[in-house]
Amino acid sequence: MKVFTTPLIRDADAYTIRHLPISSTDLMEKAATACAHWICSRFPATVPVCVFCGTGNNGGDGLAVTRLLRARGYTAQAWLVTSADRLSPDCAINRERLEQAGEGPVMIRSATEFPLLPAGALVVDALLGTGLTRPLSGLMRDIVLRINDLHNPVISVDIPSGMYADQPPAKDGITVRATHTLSFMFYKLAFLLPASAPAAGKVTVLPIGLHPDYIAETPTPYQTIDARLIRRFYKKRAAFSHKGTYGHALLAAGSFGKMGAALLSARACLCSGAGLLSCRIPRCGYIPLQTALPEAMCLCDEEETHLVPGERDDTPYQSIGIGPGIGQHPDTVRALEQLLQGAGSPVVLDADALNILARHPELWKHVPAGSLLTPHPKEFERLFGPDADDFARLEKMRKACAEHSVYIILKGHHSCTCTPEGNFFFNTSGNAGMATAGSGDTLTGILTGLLAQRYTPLETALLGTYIHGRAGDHAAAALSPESMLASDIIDHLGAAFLEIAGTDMQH
Ligand SMILES: NC(=O)C1=CN([C@@H]2O[C@H](COP(=O)(O)OP(=O)(O)OC[C@H]3O[C@@H](n4cnc5c(N)ncnc54)[C@H](OP(=O)(O)O)[C@@H]3O)[C@@H](O)[C@H]2O)[C@@H](O)CC1
Ligand SMILES: Nc1ncnc2c1ncn2[C@@H]1O[C@H](COP(=O)(O)OP(=O)(O)O)[C@@H](O)[C@H]1O
Ligand SMILES: [K+]
Repeated sequence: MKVFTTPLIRDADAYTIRHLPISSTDLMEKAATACAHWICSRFPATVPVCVFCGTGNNGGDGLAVTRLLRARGYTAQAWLVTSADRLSPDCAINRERLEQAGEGPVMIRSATEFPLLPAGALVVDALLGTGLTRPLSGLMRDIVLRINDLHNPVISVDIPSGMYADQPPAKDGITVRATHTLSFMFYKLAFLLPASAPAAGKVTVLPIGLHPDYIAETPTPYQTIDARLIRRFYKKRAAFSHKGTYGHALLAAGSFGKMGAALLSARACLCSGAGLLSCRIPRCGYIPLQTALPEAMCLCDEEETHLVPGERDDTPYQSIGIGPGIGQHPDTVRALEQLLQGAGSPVVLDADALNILARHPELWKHVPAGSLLTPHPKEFERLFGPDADDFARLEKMRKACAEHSVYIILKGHHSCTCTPEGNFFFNTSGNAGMATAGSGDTLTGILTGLLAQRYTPLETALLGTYIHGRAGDHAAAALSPESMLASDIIDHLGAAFLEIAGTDMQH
């Protein structure tokens, strides 16, 4: 799904009004109807609804939602927060409509007029939307602080009031902390970035009928990854195929005390469909790996505890994954250099392979074009330095990917893949249960397995992060986010693949 910046959303609005044709008031009615419908499908009419409105179009949405909920039998009350009486035209129309339908909004002109809410009320935040031009101050700030002090569920209309859609939060900036945000038509960039996203709570994108031609034809560097995108390139296995069809992967992983990382990535690689897997490991890992994963082949290094440069290996691997648990021994630095020099095609680099690269930038010249790098934020910082905010980091990713012709997957709640062309894909699957030791090693294994099956590096990144997250979601549903382990993510890869393949795979 495309992610548009606020100026493009406004363009989409204007294009829709011109081409459908539909009036801006009717578009607001559609948006408010979608919100009211969402609320009705989740909260019974016995729940009182308190709607806090501003004077712009976000406030107009709130006033319309109040009227629509009342029409469906809810006890809904609107408050209009303003120190002046300047309303946007559509907000004014909706104030009139609400008055005509019975009772208009109650004015709040000072924080002392903040009402005592009925017990168990649902709060709707329609104070400010994408028209935010400056950090909250004065009355608006006071009201938002009051809302944040409540223990009621808070639904933000379009965006939590006070949050910028396309720029970092202001220092000491205040924003509504929503339980749920109903975003019109698109995700906002802020919902996908760690500094701002938590305040949006759970995000639901509500279609409001913006013109499909505008959406299809307007380019944007930002997209989210969802099942529809994945199904465009997911390859079902051919009946007349053999293990060679699905590629031979090599994983260089593990050191004394960290053979688990090698095992996790190796199992994830095979469970993602690689035809053959060889594991390059130090001697100490031979018995555990062969015992726990008899499907994998082992190439043992001379050294007991860590990877060292070895003899030339001319096997034509379809993919090479390097890094989980390898440590940073000087011999291992040379082993990494040798592996990179010998790799004729894109590789997957993770964990200590990235840390070594950060300390030995001279190795960059050996990283094949099209390679996938999977840093978590700390590894990213080691590689490229600290950043002032999330947006500065996106820009740094863009530059690094272009300079080195690589794909970077910055891991997190919404792992973000950046391409050498400067496009960003945010993953939407996964959950906090995946914040557990070894989750990243399983991702490396999955990516190495997909690359072996001749998915392109971009397809590998998109399918890999999505399927990793979905497997994590299945594991959390079965076991709870607390109890799931990285190996449970691997155990649920099958459920994730079946979901993508569709029902015909299941019989
Ligand atoms: N296509 C869509 O997605 C659709 C979107 N729709 C809705 O429209 C919303 C955008 O509406 P909008 O442009 O009227 O802006 P909105 O945020 O309501 O108010 C801005 C007002 O607040 C003011 N103001 C700014 N900063 C401030 C501050 N810190 N503290 C105090 N005041 C501040 C600013 O005035 P200023 O004081 O700057 O002159 C201005 O008057 C969007 O989020 C969605 O809900 C739907 O209705 C239909 C389809
Ligand atoms: N809160 C979260 N929500 C979604 N995914 C998460 C969350 N925390 C971690 N993950 C995922 O788990 C993986 C963790 O990777 P990493 O930090 O390298 O772990 P490790 O080093 O233990 O293997 C990443 O793919 C990340 O996207
Ligand atoms: K809002």
